[in-house]
Amino acid sequence: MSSVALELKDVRKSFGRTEIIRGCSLQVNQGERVAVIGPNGAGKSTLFNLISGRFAPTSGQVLLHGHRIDGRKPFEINRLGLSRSFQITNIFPKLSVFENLRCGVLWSLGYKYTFLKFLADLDDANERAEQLLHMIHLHRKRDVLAINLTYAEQRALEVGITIAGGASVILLDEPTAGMSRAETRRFIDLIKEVTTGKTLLTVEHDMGVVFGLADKIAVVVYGEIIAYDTPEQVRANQRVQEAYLGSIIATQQEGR
Ligand SMILES: Nc1ncnc2c1ncn2[C@@H]1O[C@H](COP(=O)(O)OP(=O)(O)OP(=O)(O)O)[C@@H](O)[C@H]1O
Repeated sequence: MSSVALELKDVRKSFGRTEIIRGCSLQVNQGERVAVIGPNGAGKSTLFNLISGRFAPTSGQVLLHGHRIDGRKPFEINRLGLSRSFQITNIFPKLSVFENLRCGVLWSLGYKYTFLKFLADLDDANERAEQLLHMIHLHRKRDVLAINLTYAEQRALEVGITIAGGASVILLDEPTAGMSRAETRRFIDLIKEVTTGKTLLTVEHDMGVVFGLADKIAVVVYGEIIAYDTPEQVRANQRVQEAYLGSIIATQQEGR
């Protein structure tokens, strides 16, 4: 039996008088890859912000491995095993690739460590950073400053930092945005590799990425999840076709 890694129960969020998230419920099983899609302004980023703790829901619950995390601070949620990357890169440009990864590892070890324990852990952190270097295929760029990496390499580094702490639930916000087709294909493989066995949620606009990566798709339209199913089922869903997908697929096919 599969266990539920992440669950939303009738989550709502209002900004002022406007309800932006209007009762979202979702169950993501351990090890599943879920793409969250929907038109601009539908509430995808807000949903991510509610899960990762940037916003507290107005009502409803968010559960990580069965424990409520709604209303907790982002760093607390991170230490409970959920890690998130952002659309905006959060790497340190003047540090090397290795140092960036090591920072990611050390940060995840956290404040609870005393200085002596911290020193003892440095060896472990170095080892873990070396492992990550290989996982994201940047071992040949180990000592290169992050600022001197290509855009795609910077995004790979960012994924490395996101998984550095060993979180079991990973949220990636538009991981392939701004990449070429070839880079995107390679990057999907990389994401699959590094998140094997983990639970993955992505916000994604590129339908190629969605269908290449996701076990399930959650379609958000106007603050509601109107469908949550396998890619095949979602593609065939009449409501999704009408609300969103038909026009997107048509547009993307015309563009290629
Ligand atoms: N902090 C905030 N205060 C007020 N309104 C907000 C806030 N954050 C988001 N919104 C509004 O909530 C709605 C949903 O925004 P959100 O960014 O979640 O959509 P999205 O689906 O991620 O869109 P996109 O695909 O364009 O990134 C928008 O109308 C936005 O203006």
